Amino acid sequence: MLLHFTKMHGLGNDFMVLDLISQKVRLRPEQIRRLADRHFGVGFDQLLTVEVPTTPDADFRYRIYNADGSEVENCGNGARCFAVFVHDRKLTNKNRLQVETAGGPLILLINDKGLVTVDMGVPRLQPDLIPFAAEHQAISYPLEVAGQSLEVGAVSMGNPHAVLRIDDVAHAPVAELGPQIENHPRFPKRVNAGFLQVVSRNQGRLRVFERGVGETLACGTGACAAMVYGRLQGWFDSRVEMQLPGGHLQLEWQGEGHPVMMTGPAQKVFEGHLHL
Ligand SMILES: N[C@H](CCC[C@H](N)C(=O)O)C(=O)O
Repeated sequence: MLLHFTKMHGLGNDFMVLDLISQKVRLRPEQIRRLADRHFGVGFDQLLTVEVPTTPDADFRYRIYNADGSEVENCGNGARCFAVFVHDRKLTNKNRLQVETAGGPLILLINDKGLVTVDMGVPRLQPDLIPFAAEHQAISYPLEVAGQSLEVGAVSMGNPHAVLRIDDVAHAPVAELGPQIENHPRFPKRVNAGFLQVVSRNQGRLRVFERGVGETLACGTGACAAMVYGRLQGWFDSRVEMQLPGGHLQLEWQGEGHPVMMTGPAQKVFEGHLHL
């Protein structure tokens, strides 16, 4: 079978995007892993698929698979690329889209400067919804990692995030602590590990060791989770520019019970075909 795909990225977090409305294929985890490989495959952080919705109020179903083949609940950078993709493929002409994900509904808004704003939904802070093993909900939690007692925030944007405040992202122990946090037993579904430097009340710098991938150039849900944690700690105001290695995102959150709004770019790189 000949499969058409589009390669895209959001701030260097890169994706293979498949229109599974006009083409039909089911990829097994080992096929996804092979396609994700940057030498033997297309090479990507996540595979995104565009599918028909299963709920009446959604325009599309949006599914996300990490490079390790695991299907996950949300991808913020991917959501912006999703909006540009469905327009590019003429699957819709609406500038306001509701998409269903395994982590809940997202609203995608394409603006006239080619940027996309995503209503990322209301962050979940209750430990059992993250999921995270803790006696009770708190702003931060002690976490024993590599013989160190870290203080982390735990936030779900549909997908789980642990956020650690550090002094300088340039020297953050991402490679050393990232894998150990990702696989920490208190996160039964594993977790994305964010390393946050607070620059000012409206600026942060972030690196993310992503679950199922490793460190990426940007993580949209990670930026939202870091902003939520920082605001709960009183470090951030309601609007934050989050600087990631691949570029910056504009974030807005009015507090508990409100959705996080994320605005940023989405780029198409090339189109291709592959024989399955
Ligand atoms: N690795 C994440 C999924 C992709 C998130 C990231 N690429 C984003 O932009 O939000 C997870 O396992 O939950």
